Amino acid sequence: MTDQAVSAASDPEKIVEDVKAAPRQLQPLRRLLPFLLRYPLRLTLTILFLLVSAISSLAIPAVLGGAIDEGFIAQNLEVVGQYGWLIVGIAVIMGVASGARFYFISVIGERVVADLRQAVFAHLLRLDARYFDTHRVGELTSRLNGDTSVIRGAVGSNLSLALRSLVTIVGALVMMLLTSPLLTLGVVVALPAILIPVMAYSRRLHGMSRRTQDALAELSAMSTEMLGANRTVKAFTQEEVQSAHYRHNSEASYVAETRRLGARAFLVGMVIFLGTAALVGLVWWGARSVFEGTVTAGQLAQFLVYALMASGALTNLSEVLGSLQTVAGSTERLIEILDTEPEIVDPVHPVVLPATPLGTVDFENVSFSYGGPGGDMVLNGVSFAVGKGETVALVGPSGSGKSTTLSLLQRFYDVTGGAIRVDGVDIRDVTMTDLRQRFAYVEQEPIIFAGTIADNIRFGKPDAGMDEVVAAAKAALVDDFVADLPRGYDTVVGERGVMLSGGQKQRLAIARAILKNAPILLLDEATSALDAQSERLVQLALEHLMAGRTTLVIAHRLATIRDANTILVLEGGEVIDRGTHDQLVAKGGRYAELARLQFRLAEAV
Ligand SMILES: Nc1ncnc2c1ncn2[C@@H]1O[C@H](COP(=O)(O)OP(=O)(O)OP(=O)(O)O)[C@@H](O)[C@H]1O
Repeated sequence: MTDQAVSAASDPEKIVEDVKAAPRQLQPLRRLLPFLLRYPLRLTLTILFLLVSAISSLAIPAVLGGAIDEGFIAQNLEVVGQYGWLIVGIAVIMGVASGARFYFISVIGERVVADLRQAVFAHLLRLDARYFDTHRVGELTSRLNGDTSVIRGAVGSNLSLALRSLVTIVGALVMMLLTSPLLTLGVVVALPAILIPVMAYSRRLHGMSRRTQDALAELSAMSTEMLGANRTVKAFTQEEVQSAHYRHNSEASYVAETRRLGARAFLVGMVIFLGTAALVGLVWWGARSVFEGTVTAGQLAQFLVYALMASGALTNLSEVLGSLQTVAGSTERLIEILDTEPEIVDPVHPVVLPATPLGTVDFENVSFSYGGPGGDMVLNGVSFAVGKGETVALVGPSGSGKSTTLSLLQRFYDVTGGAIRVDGVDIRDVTMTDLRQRFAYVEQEPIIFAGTIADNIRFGKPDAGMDEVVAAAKAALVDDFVADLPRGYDTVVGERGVMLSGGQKQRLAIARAILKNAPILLLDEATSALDAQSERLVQLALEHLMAGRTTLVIAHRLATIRDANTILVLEGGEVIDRGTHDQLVAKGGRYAELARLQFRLAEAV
């Protein structure tokens, strides 16, 4: 966790202040619309069932009014019975339509959330390295999982309720107008007195929702980071300290959420009170009208049921509005990801790399800064060429720009000045897929995924057959230890390969690179020393991998350096010397000095 993140997260007052901050609107929800509109048939069916269920429920009070005036008041039981059957018939239609409406809208909710989640995940993988330099993975996974769950929980059922309530309010108002224009006029005059404070207050809730989601994401980011680093936490006996940090942040999120709930509870209470008070007034005024003979008893009953339906719908709407604020907050956080465009994109008219790979690499006067043109230069005027099948070793003190060189070659970042060419073509002129197919990358700390050994080897070529997997595993000397595992290649290696030794992980990564069979090998040799036996196996596996390939290696091993065609000595982002190991040692100077310090070759210089 960065210092900035710690201080921002560990200040409950700040989060609470943020929660109190300016209100926001439901606008982000509009961005869900394109996802909804992808399913026109289901939407049409939903609206159809919605209208049928609303119209049938609105018909019941009208029938009731008739039953009172023509049946009860006229004391005609037969008419009451007929009206009764009519209501039962309407209830059947209403039941079927309501069930179907609920089903379709819930399914649409699920569909939209699944689409949204998939779109965000795919988009995240497209974003470039710079985005991940500035965003925490735990925070992003919280958006991907937590925020989509919030939307999932709300879109289906809440949308259903909101639509039903809206239609009910409009329908009930129309029916009220038809029943008694005079009484309706009274309601319409009184309505703003209820609606205006409710609307004004509910706007506050959105800002609060967004802040509580942010506070939760911060918690998720912290837990992902600390659980992933649980061995480091234990080794530095930081369990208590980190738990306290977590508790602190969790309390802040609790306070923020309580504030939001309090505001929401107030909103619900306000709506119930205002609605009931208005109803009492209506009953009093309605009774006066019946006594004066301007409306019948049946019309008043009918009117009151409509008014009750409208006020019930209004209450529902206020609750939905409260939770829609949460959904709007979550949607906003997801849309933010979807709206982030990668800085590094494929060219509009890409050049295709030669079908038969040459395997050459050229750096021409390359300069680079992580902060863009105005920032500190990490590479400055770097030029070198690697011919087909050659091995070039990059050496230099920590921070001299070795890893940056390999990142630029794979176009994780674009150069600030100069050009990089692969097989004679500027890498900005080819598609990233075409470019990256040309490289096999073996990282210093190889990433092992939680699947099986075979899945891990197949990572760069998912359709490879088992025979290819085994051949690569044999060449990388993985086969030996796999034979001893109970489930062979189907053994699950645990997250980040926790069940494997350092040397085994490296050989597994080498097998993955062998299977990819790319013409250019990018190798970041491990600095941590393995025991002699492991070291020998990894070395042998590497020799198999390097055979016949152009290799660019960040070198830490004497054997690699000795075999390299050229060694580039980097310092402060510049190539300060180049030549073979023997030439550079004979020259004395920086390389010999560096070699003594950096490599495991004290005996050699
Ligand atoms: N993602 C990044 N954002 C900003 N600066 C970075 C980033 N990665 C590296 N740097 C900076 O760029 C410089 C060169 O780093 P680089 O990792 O290329 O060096 P290196 O020679 O590979 O070092 P080492 O041998 O320690 O891995 C360093 O000053 C480093 O702090």
